[in-house]
Amino acid sequence: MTAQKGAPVKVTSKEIAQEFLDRYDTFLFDCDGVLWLGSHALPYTQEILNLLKRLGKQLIFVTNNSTKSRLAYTKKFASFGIDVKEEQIFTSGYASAVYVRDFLKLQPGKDKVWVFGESGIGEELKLMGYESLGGTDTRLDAPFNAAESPFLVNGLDNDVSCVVAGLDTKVNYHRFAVTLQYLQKESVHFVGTNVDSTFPQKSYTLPGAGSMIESLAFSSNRRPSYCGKPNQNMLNSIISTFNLDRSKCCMVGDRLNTDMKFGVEGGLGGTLLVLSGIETEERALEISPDYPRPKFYIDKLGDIYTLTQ
Ligand SMILES: O=C(O)[C@H](O)[C@H](O)COP(=O)(O)O
Ligand SMILES: [Mg+2]
Repeated sequence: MTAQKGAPVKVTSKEIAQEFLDRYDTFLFDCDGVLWLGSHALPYTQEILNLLKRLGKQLIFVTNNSTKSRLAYTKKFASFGIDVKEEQIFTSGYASAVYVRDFLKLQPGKDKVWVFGESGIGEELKLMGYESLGGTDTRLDAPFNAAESPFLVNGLDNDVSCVVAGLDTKVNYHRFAVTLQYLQKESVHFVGTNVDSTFPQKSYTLPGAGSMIESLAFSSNRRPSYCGKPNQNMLNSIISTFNLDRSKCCMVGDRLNTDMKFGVEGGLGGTLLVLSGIETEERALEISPDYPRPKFYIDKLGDIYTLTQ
């Protein structure tokens, strides 16, 4: 199997699929758009993961979706009949909590975090000893009224030292308004979980975390520190945690400017772009200054299973 240097190779035959599998010991899988679309598993997801396990491959899951905790994701995998351990899963919410703990070095029990996002962020912070406010607090579902908001009438919480913002499918003006109040305090750090502009679903492409975080950035005139893919901190900690040989690792994802950039900038042995999520074959093949081309690409991950049976 050869191709002009740099041109992505499409996996379309048993020979190419088998050679692809033989090249790598560890596969890092993106989730949304690769394994599933929302609550719908993509074809042969369970079969291909079980095949890789039978072949003795190491599987690690790296999602920019911060809405669920690592533990909650083990339950989502189980709902698809796939046994995955919590330590195999890395989310942008977990990466953000690690950044709060290890880079910002905020003090648990003293420094609080205001969350714009869903349960996956607060739960990871709580596991590290941090109290978080906002997030899934149902009082934020009420229409915004500055004179009545329980988050404003008694003033802001002075113990909040950081905002962590991520995908929030219950986003509303109340959440934007209160989060902005915290971001207007220079002493409060601004952390974003991930830059994804869109969120792929079975029948729709929806607004992604990045579109909400950039709205907060625009209104506050501040830049967030993004912690999800393509940030290399997460990959570096995965490589060291599992003592991996980068040259024997392959990143599998559906987005060029996060997944493929993550793998290429991380010096991994290979990247596989799947066309079942955000990207198209045209974009996979174009040369852009904003993201690298994948080494391999395929219509959907399950094709590797059907091609090699
Ligand atoms: O908007 C988002 O947060 C992303 O679209 C989504 O969560 C990406 O998840 P991934 O494809 O990295 O699993
Ligand atoms: Mg994805």
